[in-house]
Amino acid sequence: MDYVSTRGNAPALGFSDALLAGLAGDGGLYVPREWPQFSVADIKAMRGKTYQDIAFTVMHPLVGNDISSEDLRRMIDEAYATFRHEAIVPLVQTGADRFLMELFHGPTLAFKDVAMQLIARLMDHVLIERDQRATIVGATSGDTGAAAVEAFAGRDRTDMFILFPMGRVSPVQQRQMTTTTAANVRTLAIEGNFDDCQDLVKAMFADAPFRDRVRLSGINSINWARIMAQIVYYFSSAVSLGAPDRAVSFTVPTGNFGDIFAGYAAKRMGLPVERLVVATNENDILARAFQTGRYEMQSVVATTSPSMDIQISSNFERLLFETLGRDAERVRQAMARLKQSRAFDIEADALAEIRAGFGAGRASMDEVAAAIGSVFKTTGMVIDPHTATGMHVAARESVAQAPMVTLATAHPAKFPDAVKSACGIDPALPAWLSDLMDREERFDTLPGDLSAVEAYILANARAADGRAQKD
Ligand SMILES: Cc1ncc(COP(=O)(O)O)c(C=O)c1O
Ligand SMILES: N[C@@H](CCOP(=O)(O)O)C(=O)O
Repeated sequence: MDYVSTRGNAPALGFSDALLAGLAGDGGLYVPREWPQFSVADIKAMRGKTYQDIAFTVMHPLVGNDISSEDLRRMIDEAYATFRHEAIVPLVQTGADRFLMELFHGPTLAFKDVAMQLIARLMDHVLIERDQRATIVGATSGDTGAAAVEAFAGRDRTDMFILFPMGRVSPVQQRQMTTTTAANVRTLAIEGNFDDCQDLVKAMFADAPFRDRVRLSGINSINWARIMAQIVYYFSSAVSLGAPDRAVSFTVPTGNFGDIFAGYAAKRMGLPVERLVVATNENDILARAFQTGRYEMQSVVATTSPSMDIQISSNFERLLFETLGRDAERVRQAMARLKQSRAFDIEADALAEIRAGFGAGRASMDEVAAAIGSVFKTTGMVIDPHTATGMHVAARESVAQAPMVTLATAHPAKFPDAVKSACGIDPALPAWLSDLMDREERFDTLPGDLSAVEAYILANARAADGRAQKD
């Protein structure tokens, strides 16, 4: 499968090159040249299959011939052997035709593990085949960084630099990143918010001499492979609820629009998805944009769901590309307007298509707390604030025929303060993380300044000192 840039000015790449490139050279995001199609019979054949079987079936056409079937299957099996639930992403019923998809049974207790455990193996595989090294940068509001540190720790082919906004991630999330002892991982507390960290990452990709010198690669959901791995659980959950014979709707706690774009991709690949509902916290650029048609940045507000404290929703560009008829020129215009005036109006044809397929809502911090309390009262389940954002919004969506699945994106123990004050329960970390808060932290603090971050990376990345090839 070939991948094309949403901005149309970068060469099309095969899967392995798109995986290592992360962001396209023109600043755009890679998407498949065409969406593989799964027929009714193909989807029916997924019934009764394991998560790993479905993962292979869904991802194989997207990976194409770049990686052999045997290697892809082996990496899928290894990645999901790290999960602590046999179903990998189990469904739990919370009401009549209402379900939670638990995505937090991986090693760092958030949905990011689903993709990151696989990506680390895919990247290692490609780098070993090419006898190369790469420098990975990532921006995180807490969960991506933790999952990436866990997945890439000790991998010889990659040096990793994770940028997190100082004081704006939960203490558990911070320690999941900063207590690693792996020599190839460094965590950087950046003076700024998540959007500042994400801007720095994109600016490093735009700096061609730097990018080439360190052989830059990315693990944020601007990297297509992140989206690809997340498409799988839309298929697995829908099939277990009766697809393709009945359609399913999903409510997705949303920040960077990666997870919900994976749901859109599943739909484009043939899965009967009735509605995809965006659920945001007070950082509600997407909910406002879908309602008003104007995508307009405001300042980031710190909330009890810190991983969604995001205003620049990177993957929205992928949806724009699709709904603007894959016209890269129109995407470039919208992105130029966003850069210039921090806002743009979504063109009428795209907006109509978006409104036809998507719903959107927001939850305030009080509403999130109330949702945690009421889910606990009615089901005995303790949910995290991101999942609660989804539950609040899903409760207000009227579902006609389709069952509604809300994505439970993190384990409550990652956000103990918000959970305890909402329902009185102090959610415990699982046994394998029980000493996390006592482990020694190791991180450096840097200003939100491109040259300072690049200088730090140049001083510490093995690929920067001429050792791009493995020694
Ligand atoms: C727990 C949690 N929920 C939801 C989200 C939002 O996902 P996305 O950025 O893919 O929209 C994130 C971070 O991205 C997260 O960490
Ligand atoms: N919520 C994320 C922010 C980064 O999003 P990503 O989709 O680009 O990985 C986090 O927790 O780090």
